Amino acid sequence: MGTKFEKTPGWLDWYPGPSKPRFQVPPGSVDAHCHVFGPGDRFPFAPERKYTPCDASREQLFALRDHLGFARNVVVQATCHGADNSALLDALQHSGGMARGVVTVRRGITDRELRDMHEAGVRGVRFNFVRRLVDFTPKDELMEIAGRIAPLGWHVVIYFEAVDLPELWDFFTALPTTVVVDHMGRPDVTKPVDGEEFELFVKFMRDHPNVWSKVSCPERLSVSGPPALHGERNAYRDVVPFARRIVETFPDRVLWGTDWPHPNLKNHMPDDGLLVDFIPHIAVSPELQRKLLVDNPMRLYWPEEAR
Ligand SMILES: O=C(O)c1cc(C(=O)O)oc(=O)c1
Repeated sequence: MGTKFEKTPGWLDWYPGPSKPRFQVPPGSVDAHCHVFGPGDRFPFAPERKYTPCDASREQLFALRDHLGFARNVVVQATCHGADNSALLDALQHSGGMARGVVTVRRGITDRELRDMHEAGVRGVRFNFVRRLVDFTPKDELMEIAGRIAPLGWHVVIYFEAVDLPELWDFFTALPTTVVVDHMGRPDVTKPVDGEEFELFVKFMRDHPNVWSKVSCPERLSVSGPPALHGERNAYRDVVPFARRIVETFPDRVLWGTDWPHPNLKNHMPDDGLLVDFIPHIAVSPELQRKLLVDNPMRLYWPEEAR
């Protein structure tokens, strides 16, 4: 059956037939940032969306997980689904307990709905401040939501661009929960790793022990590449110093995810196997790799099973 949605012009579909990673992730590794899209004819995309993606189903996500050698997923609500979390919840419910979720909710959500989501495996809400992806939700509404999810033991995931951190600082540092930053706060990697902009991000994490970071998305942040395609062994070199600095400074507060199916990439779609091969460049020892891929995500998403 064809989907009733037409993809955004120029949309790049996820990479079919990814290579087998050479880097073998530790047993029990968690892909802590990935999405499902639809399928659109079962889980329609939201009217307020800023893009219309290809389909990326839970079956396809779980097949990728197995292919790459991961054990678990954290599925993050994609903005194309707005605050309708049905596709995500369906994925969690069909994961045999091997997926947790981060949802988007509005002020009208009931306590009953939050409890049901918790039961399904949801452990966080996502607040998005990237202008091309969402119309902003007022900060007082977000703070109210944060106050309501805190007693459930959930955390807040924030997505923003590095230039906006100064303006968002007071709001972020007032959040009452663990706070997880998507994609390292999107640094401009043409600026120095010890320059003013990235220092502010490091200070954000250093001064606030409740702040964690995903060291994900080199394929989005890289300017000079080369892309993770055609067996490239040295992909996204320009991102390495940034991610490595965060991993080595805050080894117990970092997470890694594929970001599959990679929404809104414009110039290439990475081979996910080669993306996994990027990990040992940013987490250079077995101990750092185990924290990044197993211990940290387990502590945050499966604390009842964590060592
Ligand atoms: O940079 C992006 O375009 C992007 C979009 C989304 C989303 O639409 O939810 O999620 C991400 O993690 C990254």
